[in-house]
Amino acid sequence: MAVYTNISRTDLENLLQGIEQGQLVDFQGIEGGVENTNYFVTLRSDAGLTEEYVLTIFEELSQEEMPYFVELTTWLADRGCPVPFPFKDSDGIALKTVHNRPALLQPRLPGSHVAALTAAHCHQIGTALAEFHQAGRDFYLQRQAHRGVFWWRRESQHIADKLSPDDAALLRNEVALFDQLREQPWHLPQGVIHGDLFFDNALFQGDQLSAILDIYNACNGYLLFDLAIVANDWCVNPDGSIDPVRETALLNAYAAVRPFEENEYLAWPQLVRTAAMRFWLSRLIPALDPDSTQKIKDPSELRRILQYRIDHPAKLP
Ligand SMILES: Nc1ncnc2c1ncn2[C@@H]1O[C@H](COP(=O)(O)OP(=O)(O)O)[C@@H](O)[C@H]1O
Ligand SMILES: N[C@@H](CCOP(=O)(O)O)C(=O)O
Repeated sequence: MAVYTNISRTDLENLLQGIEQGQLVDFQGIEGGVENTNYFVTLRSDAGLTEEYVLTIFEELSQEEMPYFVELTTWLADRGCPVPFPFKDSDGIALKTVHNRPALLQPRLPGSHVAALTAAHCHQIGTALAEFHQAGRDFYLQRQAHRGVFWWRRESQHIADKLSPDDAALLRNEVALFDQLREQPWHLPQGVIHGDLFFDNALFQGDQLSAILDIYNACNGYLLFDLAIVANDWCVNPDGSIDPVRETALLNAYAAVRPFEENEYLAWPQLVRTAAMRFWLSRLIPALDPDSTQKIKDPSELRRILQYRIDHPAKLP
């Protein structure tokens, strides 16, 4: 269970002071999640109604990094994206502190995780991601990815001697290929990207997408890289191959909202590889660190996807 910071009832009551959503009834740590601590929180309003909330305690992000996310989630929600945005206290302050960590109270959005992904789910996330990109277009703050190009250049070197020679070479090559892509005069569309829209970061109510969660990798980047992250997770088969039916549904739905630019067709085969490499690396680091306290996700899943993307170059429709 990913609850890294344990809090008491008193901690929570202190944090809730000034946020006029109601009195604390109950709270419970949430299983799942990798990076942050999350609690479901039940509050009773003055009218006697109970409502569910989520308290997120940020384990890696600093207080200084938080205003970007407070502003971004509020901006996106105002423009119709189904993202949770934090409640403010009577002084207009959303960002709280508990056990010296930043914390936010947000609505618990409805829906549940999907067990078996279909083309219909992929169609919906394609539409929602393109709408997310459109909604973020004029957002006024900038953020560089904390696990972006500078990070993977550095970290791929740090772990190289813990890998087999083949894996180290593969990683090095993918890092170099992305550097080459960045040097092309392609002017790929950039903007606010989610950065981690795996299917466990979305909720569905019946067949309808109801929430996009875990916005805390959001940053400025290539919009198509964000779509590549989604394609590699939402359209993958257990053996690491890509299901063309789900991928076509995803890409067509996305393009119906934001049509692809000519140069994006050239960039796509490499960006799906880079996206696989980024998450292979972020899974390798804790898996190879005997002192890591992070929940371990299997790096070989992403290694298989990367290999598939190399062996079967991807194409935009
Ligand atoms: N606002 C929310 N509404 C409903 N469920 C949520 C909300 N925030 C988090 N959750 C639940 O908590 C889980 C873990 O949250 P997540 O943000 O993905 O954590 P982590 O950053 O640690 O990966 C989600 O998969 C979801 O089930
Ligand atoms: N969705 C990721 C987990 C989050 O990645 P992070 O590197 O940003 O913590 C995965 O499944 O690997």
